[in-house]
Order: sequence, then structure tokens, then C-alpha cells
Amino acid sequence: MGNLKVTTTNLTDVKIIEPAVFGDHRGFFTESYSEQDFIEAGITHNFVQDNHSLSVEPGVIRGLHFQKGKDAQTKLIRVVSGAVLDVIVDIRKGSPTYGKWESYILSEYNHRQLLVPKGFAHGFVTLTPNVNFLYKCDNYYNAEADAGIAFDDQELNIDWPIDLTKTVLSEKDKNHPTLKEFESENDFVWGEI
Ligand SMILES: Cc1cn([C@H]2C[C@H](O)[C@@H](COP(=O)(O)OP(=O)(O)O[C@H]3O[C@H](C)C(=O)[C@H](O)[C@H]3O)O2)c(=O)[nH]c1=O
Repeated sequence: MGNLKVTTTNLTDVKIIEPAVFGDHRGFFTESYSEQDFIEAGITHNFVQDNHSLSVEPGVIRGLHFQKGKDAQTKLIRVVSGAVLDVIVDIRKGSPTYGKWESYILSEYNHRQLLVPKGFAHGFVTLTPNVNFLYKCDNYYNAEADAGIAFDDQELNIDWPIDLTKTVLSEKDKNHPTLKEFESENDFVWGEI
């Protein structure tokens, strides 16, 4: 009860959540999600889908993804094995931090969770082998609304802490447009600011 530490960030509505962790000689226990605690902390999203991905090698980049328009998703992210650098880009039209990115280390060790609001492009790079990446979404997957921008978009200039010639990528993630190209090809309203 009331075991959450919630920290705001430089990006509106992006929050870092740290639940209490009870360690003992066996290991640890933590309430990774409690609706009442999250509501008390002002996080009132109705999460409808849990996702889980495993990335077996360090240097895997998944991203930068988002769902368009009414299918935009808020995500509540945590890493239960290994460690990632999680990267989000504000693509909310009119946002004062439009086109700005921030990155956060999420790991099995810091038990940090990241709340990523609708209207952000999201991705991560694995820093260890065997990263189990779990996240809640407040909107269902819709393949038609699934979209992405290039992780190595020169204008975004994201500081990935790895040798980008050695990244492990899906075919899809090798071929995304830059944010500028995407904006010029699409006319849509991003998540609420
Ligand atoms: C996202 C998703 C995917 N799928 C299917 C579609 C493909 O057949 C397969 C792998 O999908 P994808 O390559 O898009 O998985 P990731 O590269 O991990 O994508 C995710 O990566 C970044 C980090 C995100 O934030 C998004 O949630 C999501 O785009 O799972 C589903 O059935 N449901 C889903 O919600």
C-alpha cells in the first residue's frame, strides 16, 4: 500500500515509477502493479494488454515504434531480467518538447518502471544478454496502425551507447523513415498533450 515512488521527467506526463522492493535472504518481493497505488499516484490508465519480449543478445534495438491516431498507446514498461537503455521521442504535435528524446536505464536491478504516454515513439537497446521486457498498454495492438521512425535518424541524434554497426534489428526496424519523412507522408493527430 502506498509503496510507489513516482518521479516526473523533462517530458510532460513521462514518469518513472519505483515500487517498494522487499529483499531478504531468499531474494526479493515487490508489488509490480497495484491499481489503487497507481491511481493514488495519478496514473489512472486502463491497461488492457500485457506484452512480453525476450531479446537474447546485447545490442538488440527494437524501435522506434508507436501506433497512429486513435490506436496510440500509453505504455507502462519494466525489465525483469537484464538491462536496457530505453529511449522515447516526443512526437506530440504542438508539444514544447516535440522531437526531443530522453533515455532511461531500466533493469532487473533498479526495478524502475517507465510510463510512456500516447504520442511518443518508443524503443530500447539491450545492454545485456537475455532481456525480458514487459509492458502494459492502454490500447490494443492494431497492425494497421503500427508505425515507426528510424532509430538512427540524424536529426533526432539519439545517443545509443553501442556500436551501431553491430546492432541486431528486425527487417522492419532497418527500414523506417525519419521523423521528418514520416510527418510529410502522414496527416494524423498524435496522442493528447
Ligand atoms: C507489438 C506487437 C506485436 N505483435 C506481433 C507482430 C509480429 O508478428 C511479432 C513481433 O512484433 P514486432 O517485431 O513489432 O515486435 P517489437 O519489435 O518488439 O515491437 C515492439 O517494440 C517496441 C519496443 C514497442 O514499444 C512496441 O510495443 C512494439 O512495436 O509480434 C503482436 O501480436 N502484438 C503486439 O502488440
